[in-house]
Parts: sequence; C-alpha cells; structure tokens
Amino acid sequence: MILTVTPNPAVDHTIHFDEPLQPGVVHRTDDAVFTAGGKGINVAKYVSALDADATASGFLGGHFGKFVRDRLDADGIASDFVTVDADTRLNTTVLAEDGEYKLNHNGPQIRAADVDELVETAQANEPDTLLVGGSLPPGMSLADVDRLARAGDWQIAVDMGGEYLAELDADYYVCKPNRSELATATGRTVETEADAIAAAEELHARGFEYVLASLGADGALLVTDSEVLSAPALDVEVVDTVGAGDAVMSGFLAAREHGLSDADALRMGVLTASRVVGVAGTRVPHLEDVLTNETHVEVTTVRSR
Ligand SMILES: O=P(O)(O)OC[C@@]1(O)O[C@H](CO)[C@@H](O)[C@@H]1O
Repeated sequence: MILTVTPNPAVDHTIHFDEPLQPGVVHRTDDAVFTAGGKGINVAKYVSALDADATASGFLGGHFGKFVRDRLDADGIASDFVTVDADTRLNTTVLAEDGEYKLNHNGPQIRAADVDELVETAQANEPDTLLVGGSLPPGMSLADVDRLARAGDWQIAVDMGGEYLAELDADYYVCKPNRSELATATGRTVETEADAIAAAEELHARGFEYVLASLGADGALLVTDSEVLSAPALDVEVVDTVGAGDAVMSGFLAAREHGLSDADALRMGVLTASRVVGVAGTRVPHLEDVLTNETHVEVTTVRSR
C-alpha cells in the first residue's frame, strides 16, 4: 500500500477567463472548479484510479479541511488525516487568455505535537511506500520529513521542491524534480537534455535510488542504478498543467505496485500526465486504458551506467 503524506493540502480552485487579466478590472466567469488537492493527495487520487492501493494522509483543519476530507470520501479515496487546529489553505489557478497563474497560500501553522501524530499515523498504516508530496506548512521542517523517512520499514518517495531536495538527509527511494527543481537542487543550469541528465545523476549520487525528472513538453527521464531512460511527452491538448508532475510520480508508483519494469513505470508516468493535463485543475481523468498500455510511448535507453 502507498501512503501519501501531504503536509500542506489545499482546496484547489481553478477559474477560467476567455480574456487577459487586467489590473483594476472585475473579471467574471461561470467556469470554476473546486477539487481536493495538494501534491500527495493528487498522487493518492491518481494512483487509486490506476488500480493501486493508496491512502491519503497529512494535516487537515477548518472548513477547507472538511471539504478535502468530504471530497475524498465521496470519491472513495481511503484517508487517514491528522486534524489540526488551523485552516487548510485555498490555492487558486487562474486560466486566462494571457496565461496560467498559480496563486498558492503558504498554509496553516503546524505544531510539534501534530508532527508527532503524523508519524504515529504513518506507522499505524504500515505502508510499503510512503510518499511525501508538496510544500511544508509553517512549523514543519525538513528534519520532520527525514524523520518520517526513517520512522518505518517503508521505501520513501518525495515530490517536493528543489530547495527541499537539496537539503534532505535520509536515503530516498525516488524523487521527481521538474526542470527548475533540478536546477535549484543542484545549482546547475538545466536547459538541454544533457543538463537534465547530469543534474538527475547528481541527485542519484546524493542518495535518491531513482530520479524521475519531468520535463514538460520534453517528456521525462528516469535515472536508475544501471541506466538512464527517456520518454517523450505525448502530443495532447493541454487545458492546464496543474497536477502533471504529480501524475508522472503516480504512474511510476502505481506501475511499481503492479510489479512493472523501470521502463514501464516511466511509460505509465508519462501517459498518466498526458491525461491529467487534459482536464481542469486536479480532477481525475479517465485512466483505465493507461493500465492496458494501449497508447504507445517509446522509452529509449539514453545510456547504461
Ligand atoms: O504549494 P505546494 O504544496 O508546492 O503545491 C500545491 C499545489 O499547487 O500542487 C498541486 C499540483 O501539483 C495542487 O493540487 C496544489 O494546489
């Protein structure tokens, strides 16, 4: 079972305008979607849709916390959250004619006792894989993530920003940086595929057994102990890119739960992302045929290591 820990969940509010945003103008629309979000929660949703066993955990509080909990219950996603005495945040994505704007709140204050309870919750669930996804709310530190990594007999995956990846200390099973996170985590310039491979290999050498790099329109890379694999992005219509990185991680983790190979895990990550970008916000698209591998994704071995 995969336990996803989202320290900083969110209600994701995705709102669409057919015009560019302008200061001082009241923009109005009928097109708004509210979903339960936060990177780990998205992974739990997508992994469950990929027929793997997942439970969502993390901190929830207040009205938005109740919304997230109710929405997951309604969607049949198993969850085991720590209730906190502070309000879960609301994150807004504005899709306007002039671009995609992402407005994220830093989140509620978490206490040391909340973190203790989270560690106990993780231990009680006895997952095979524990994923920590997204930003850390005020009051929670990277030392707490390393503590979660070491608190049980699980492999630990992280879907966190580059500034976090640079500082984590424990040994990790897999991380999933995007291009800018690769750059931040390593201090390198990451423009070409060769740059991305060099940065991902550096993270691998620092203690991440698998480095799954999502490169947007340039596809994804997987660095393992023995090889570097590459898969192109699919040519699909993009509504927005929110949740795309979470989808790459979800495809990878679900494939591993199903006992599939490294190449198939990369393939499933890319396929899942290609579906998630086609729906607004962090809604779950139809993923049934991702499992049957009907859409061909060419995975190539860039080199053996
Ligand atoms: O502020 P964080 O924790 O880095 O990111 C949170 C978030 O933007 O990431 C998800 C998409 O990846 C959304 O569901 C959510 O709103």
